[in-house]
Amino acid sequence: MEQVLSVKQLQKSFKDTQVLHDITFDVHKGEIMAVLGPNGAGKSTTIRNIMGIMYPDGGEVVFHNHHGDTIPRHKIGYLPEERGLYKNVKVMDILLYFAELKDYPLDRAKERALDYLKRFDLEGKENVSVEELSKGMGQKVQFIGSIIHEPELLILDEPFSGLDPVSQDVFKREIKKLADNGTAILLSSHQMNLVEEMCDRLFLMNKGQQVIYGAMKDVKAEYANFKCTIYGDNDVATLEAIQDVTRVEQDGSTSVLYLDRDVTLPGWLSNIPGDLDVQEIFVDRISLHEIFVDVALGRSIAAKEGVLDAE
Ligand SMILES: Nc1ncnc2c1ncn2[C@@H]1O[C@H](COP(=O)(O)OP(=O)(O)OP(=O)(O)O)[C@@H](O)[C@H]1O
Repeated sequence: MEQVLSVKQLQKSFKDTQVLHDITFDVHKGEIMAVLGPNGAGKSTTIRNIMGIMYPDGGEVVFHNHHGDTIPRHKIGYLPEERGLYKNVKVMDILLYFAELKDYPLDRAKERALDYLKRFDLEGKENVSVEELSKGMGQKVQFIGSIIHEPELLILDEPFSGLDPVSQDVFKREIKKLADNGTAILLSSHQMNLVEEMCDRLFLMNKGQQVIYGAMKDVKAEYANFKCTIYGDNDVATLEAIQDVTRVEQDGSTSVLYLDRDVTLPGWLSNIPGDLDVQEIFVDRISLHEIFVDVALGRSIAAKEGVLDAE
């Protein structure tokens, strides 16, 4: 897999507080790589260091064979977390301005702009002033601005925030299409369901440190253990005593039993004590959302920090 971006042992402090500790990951051509983490984990700081908006105290950013200041920025597209476009400018003019900043041919940019406006349901808006757009429409225009110059690497900081479900789907489709056509995509998002659906690999961080790094399928296999939900009046202690139960969460008469990774379901189910009160029972797997919450709360998974087969 061709490596487009390498982030190597990034360190960053603000005054006396170190907010990035040895952050290391790669982004490959044609993949969607997610950077995840709770608020304040250091995602945006990592991205800003990659973009050269701020400089790391240690470590380095490598784009193909270019290091630090020599990175050709016009080959990178960036949708920052802070949204904002010049208000008094027409949509097409702002898109051409973005293209010009990246030395991209304007006739080609115009063609691409019209094509993307259509795909984002903004056909005919090219001569509308930015201030007349809704927030979501503005976000679409800003997204188009980040890809107008056909970047090799696209960095998207929270691209889905503030979008309605239909617009989210449009963004999802276009981001996937870009990856299928070879763009390397680094995406930070809090929408775990979208990340779970879209991303090939993920880097989960907390308090400026790596917690999990690996392919989505390996992360799921490693961390997405079974959990068993039982509706009925049962004692937490009784449930905790069942073999291979690692944790129990109880809310009224609903109990969720988190199971050991290596549990074999048929055997486990046949060993449930016969005197439990079971009105309803079902078994499913921990979602990426729950893995995330576990990490954010510093619970069991965080203790199993590791790098999976990140290649
Ligand atoms: N310019 C700055 N000066 C001082 N501290 C900063 C600065 N930027 C970020 N921080 C601190 O660095 C830490 C990481 O912040 P960062 O914005 O990178 O987190 P994040 O993971 O992107 O969070 P969120 O999901 O809330 O956007 C936080 O503790 C934040 O307060």
